Amino acid sequence: MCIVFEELSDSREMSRILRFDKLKDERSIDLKKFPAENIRNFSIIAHVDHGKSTLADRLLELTGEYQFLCNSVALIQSIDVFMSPLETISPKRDNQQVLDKLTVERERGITVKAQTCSMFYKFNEKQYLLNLIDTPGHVDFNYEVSRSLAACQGTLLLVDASQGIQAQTAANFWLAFNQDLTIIPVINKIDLEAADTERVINQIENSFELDTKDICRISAKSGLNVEDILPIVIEKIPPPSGDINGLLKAFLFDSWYDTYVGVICLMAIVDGKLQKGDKIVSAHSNLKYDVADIGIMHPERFSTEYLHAGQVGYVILNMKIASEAHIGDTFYHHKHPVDPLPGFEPAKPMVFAGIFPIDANEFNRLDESITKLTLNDASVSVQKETSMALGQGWRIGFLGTLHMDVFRQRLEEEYDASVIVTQPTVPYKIVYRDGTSKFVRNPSEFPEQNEMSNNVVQLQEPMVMATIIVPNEYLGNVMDLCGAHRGEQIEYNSLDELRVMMRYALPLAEIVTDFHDELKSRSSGYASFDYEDMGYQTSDVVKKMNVLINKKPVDALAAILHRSQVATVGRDWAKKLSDVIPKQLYEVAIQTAIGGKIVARETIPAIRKNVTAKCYGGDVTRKMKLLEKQKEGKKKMKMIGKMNLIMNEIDVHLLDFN
Ligand SMILES: Nc1nc2c(ncn2[C@@H]2O[C@H](COP(=O)(O)OP(=O)(O)OP(=O)(O)O)[C@@H](O)[C@H]2O)c(=O)[nH]1
Repeated sequence: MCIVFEELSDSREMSRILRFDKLKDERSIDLKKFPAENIRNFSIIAHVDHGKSTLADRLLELTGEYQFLCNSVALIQSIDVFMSPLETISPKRDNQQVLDKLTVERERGITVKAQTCSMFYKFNEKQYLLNLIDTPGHVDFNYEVSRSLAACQGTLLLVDASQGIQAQTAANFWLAFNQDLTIIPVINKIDLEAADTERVINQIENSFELDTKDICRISAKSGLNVEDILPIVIEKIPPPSGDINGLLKAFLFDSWYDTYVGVICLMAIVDGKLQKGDKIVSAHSNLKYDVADIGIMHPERFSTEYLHAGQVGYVILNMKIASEAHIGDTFYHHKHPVDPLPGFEPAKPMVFAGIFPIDANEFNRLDESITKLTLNDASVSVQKETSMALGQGWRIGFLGTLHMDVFRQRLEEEYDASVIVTQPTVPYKIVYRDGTSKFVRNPSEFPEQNEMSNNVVQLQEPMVMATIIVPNEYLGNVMDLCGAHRGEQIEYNSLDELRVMMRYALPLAEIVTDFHDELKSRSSGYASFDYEDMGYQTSDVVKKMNVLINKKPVDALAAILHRSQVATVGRDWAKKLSDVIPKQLYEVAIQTAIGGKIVARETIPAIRKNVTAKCYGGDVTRKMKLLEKQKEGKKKMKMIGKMNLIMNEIDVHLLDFN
């Protein structure tokens, strides 16, 4: 019986209770009824904003009529939208993007963490279990895309009908192609006036040689033609292979930390069966675990107590910390070891920045927040660091600058923290005369000039291979930009009569600051960009620039720069600092220097009188205004050259020098 809850809508609380009772009655998804031939594991890949999450929502909605229940009261309360009990999500919700769960994801409209959801769908009188894995679209999170793909047999390659193939469409296509997945192209946003479906189909044929005869043309937003997709998924994507009666081989492809139950692992069962109470062993660490709970994401956790070969779901083991869940690990039944499946290289942080509490008293609280946040994000590396100017803090490594921004935003929003983030830097490799080498992730560890000349034989910097797609009319601008950033063109191809696809070898350091913004502004937003790691290359042209205030170096302002940038950046920084540091009772000299050589100098003359002195005992409003102005100056300081430094820290520092 299906209870029509809308009739009870005047009493939402009551309906929640009823729904939960009903949910308990119907908690009987029998996964044993789904042999591999009735299962499809697939993902959606696309360039950022081409509509993956919107399409995922539509598919969840569409499968609603065959749905069992979500099992979480928390979900019902948190989404605060009334849902009929037999739907995965209710069609009444407008583009809520259920799979984009993190607050930052909803706010920025980007997917950061890949999410998985199981759906039930009837086709040709047969029930299918479809496991959809949503993947992030931004370049910093490519690592999540590859590991999500490892749990799939096929993927929907979604392309925006107005924008056509973009850099990440191409990069994601190659990731899926190299993993031998069945790739089904889908054209989205056909409702847009600017849609040019036929041109995009031609691009797909020319660039990827995919069959576009029966290509789906959809609007994920309105739901138009979305119903055509699942039958194609079932017909074209092969079921997972695997031996249900074989020894257990479970592949761990994602994990996250939950405050209540600890680490939750997402696993694809490659061979055999896994059930609640089983004892399993990690091939990576040899540690033994009990399966405390097991089930599918629906879209929240739904306990089924069982999974078998071909199925994908969550497994809760008694793991206490996220690093125990090694992505790419194989688990087997205790006493029945198997050869591990090929794993993954761990994600490598490539962009490092200092993070400091604005208020030093907040250090312990911030330490706790950072620990909690990193429990959920194994790709972040954390090390304590002390700066003369900014006090105690951390040096944190991220996958890229967006990752860094998302981390800072989560600290501020989810943990109510106020932080200073210093200029990001990439890891340089220093090779010494005695044959040893080390990675430098902080300008303060970079050898000074004399050590460089005496002990260092080679300096290496990380390189990336960038894919850039740009309309012909902006080609010159983009080539100039890449040239100015030490880029070397490796490949040049016409995508069609309107656009060009280029490959450039670029130093990572050149793209971690404002490269992406500049690329967008020089191409009026039309160029797209993606990159992959290319290893290290010798670069003896990088220097450490110090900022001196009254002849004393300010450690937090040091930067590692290419020789060609030193003069411009040196002048720029000296000027910017002189604009934002308020006058003091003494003269303030701001210098930028490479070793002993001064690059630029600005002087702030001493203040003649105390700004507020003449108001003493008099005009309070004016005094307030002056103080307000000073505050403005402090705010401005937060923005210097993308370094979020605050003024009062420098004030304190200046006092130290006099
Ligand atoms: N007009 C129109 N807009 C759409 C369609 N599909 C998605 N959108 C809009 O496009 C924007 C991006 O959609 P998302 O689903 O967030 O894109 P995404 O690919 O998941 O983005 P990332 O997770 O950041 O990679 C949103 O504003 C959607 O409402 C469509 O078919 N037509």
